[in-house]
Amino acid sequence: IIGITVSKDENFPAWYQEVVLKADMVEYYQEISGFFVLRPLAMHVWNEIRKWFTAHIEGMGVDEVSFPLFLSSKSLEKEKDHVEGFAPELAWVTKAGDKDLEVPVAIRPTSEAVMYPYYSKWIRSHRDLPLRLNQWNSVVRWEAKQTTPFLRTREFLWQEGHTAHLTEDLAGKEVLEILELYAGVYEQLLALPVVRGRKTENEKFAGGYYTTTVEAYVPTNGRGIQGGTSHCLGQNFSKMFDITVEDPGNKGSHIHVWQNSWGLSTRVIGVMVMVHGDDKGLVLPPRVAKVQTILVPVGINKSTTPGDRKNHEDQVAEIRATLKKAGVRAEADWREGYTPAWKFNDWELKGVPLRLEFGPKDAAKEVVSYARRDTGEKGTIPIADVGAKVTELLEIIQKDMYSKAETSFREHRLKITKWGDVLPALDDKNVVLIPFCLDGKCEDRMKELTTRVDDQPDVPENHKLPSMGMKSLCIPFDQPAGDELVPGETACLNPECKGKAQSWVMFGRSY
Ligand SMILES: O=C1CCCN[C@@H]1CCCn1cnc2cc(F)c(F)cc2c1=O
Ligand SMILES: [Mg+2]
Repeated sequence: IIGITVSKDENFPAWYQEVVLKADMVEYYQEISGFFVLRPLAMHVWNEIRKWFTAHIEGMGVDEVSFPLFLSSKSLEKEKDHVEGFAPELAWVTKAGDKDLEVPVAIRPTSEAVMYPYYSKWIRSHRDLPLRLNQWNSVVRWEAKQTTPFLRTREFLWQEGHTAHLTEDLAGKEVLEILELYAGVYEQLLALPVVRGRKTENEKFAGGYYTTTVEAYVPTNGRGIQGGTSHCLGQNFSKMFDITVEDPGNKGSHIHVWQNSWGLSTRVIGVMVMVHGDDKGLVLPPRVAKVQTILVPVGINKSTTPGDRKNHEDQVAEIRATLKKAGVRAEADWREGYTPAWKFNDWELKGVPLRLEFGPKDAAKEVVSYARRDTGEKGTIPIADVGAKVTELLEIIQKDMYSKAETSFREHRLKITKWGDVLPALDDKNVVLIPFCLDGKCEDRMKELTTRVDDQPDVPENHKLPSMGMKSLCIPFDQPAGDELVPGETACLNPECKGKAQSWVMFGRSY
């Protein structure tokens, strides 16, 4: 069967793996585990994101650069206190040819240590600020955990932006501008809703000052997933790497610059697959689909005269040309030896948002028949209007996909004010908003308290309730309405905590 053989709700991890493989998005790199080939369908999504994001950051004055792939242990030394936790993930080159390297070099897992010695050299005066550089590249982190395409891979494509500013306010303003662009990638291009917020102390980037994040939601298992992070590094790295400017207001004294760094990776593609896909395969948002509309000729068979066949081909070619002129990425499927039904399944598997069928009956009525991939809705479009109508239909599909996912996330984001309601809410595939004191130890304890211990002996494997405890996802900028939480007065929800709640914080099982 060319279709997906396992149901999304039955076995989500197996479904996901089958979809990304059978939709020709990736190949497993057989030679070394944890690495994947990104094929044209996936690369098209990444390139649409790259085009959109690049246009926006160029408008902000960010320049593109390319720094070396390797970093030396010396420069790593400078950020050793927060890197030591990551040490197991570092990949090292120790030999060239048959000679050992004098000093081994590490493959970049992120580029702070590669870039910031040059920030120190280039930034002298406050007139050199703001410095705003971005790299589109790949990084390597030798994950110990099980890898999976897009979501957790040992090498991934991302962009990493690194900026330097004169004041905390200027840095803070940019952190939020970039976060809003990350939200835009999800909401405008991938038809995915995200919650914007700040990471707790436990979950922020340890080397930074604070981390802002966009959090997505996976309805199938009710888990949260981090979608992209925009960090304010404060003066931590400028102190480590001696990046200073003369204080414009006080000659002779120096200021350590305020820095940000922000990253978005090909993980976004995995989130798109998980949220929008169904049991027939991928469902692509039109904005990022390599093929937005596929034209499938029908009603042609052995008895069709050569004249009618030629005529039909010309009509299909004309419809396609009209669509291309209207800016629609339209293809026609002339493959021989496959029935229309087979072709319908194949393009549904590949997530093409809109199928057009065209045969002699349609020609007679001067219409083309359509079928939406997201809802399955069918209908006809007068050939005369096909350019405008298809464009409009693709916009409607994009919006409908977003609002369906937005409704699902909103309905599964529950305000909880009683501790006893937390685990049932998590087991019912929700993320929760709870009054929380923001203390890291308390957060650790809540993770333990929500970790299921009984292994449900008589429950079949893929129907067992998940055992993992809940983690904090973010402190939403948009705090829920209602007077149940009075900061500093309302008790933290953790029954063992004596502290007072500071904010509503979103918690959930997560990736
Ligand atoms: O997350 C971002 C956005 C783009 C620029 N970098 C920041 C922080 C990256 C945090 N991080 C994340 N992972 C790491 C893995 C390592 F092996 C390692 F040596 C260091 C790190 C590490 O610093
Ligand atoms: Mg990691």
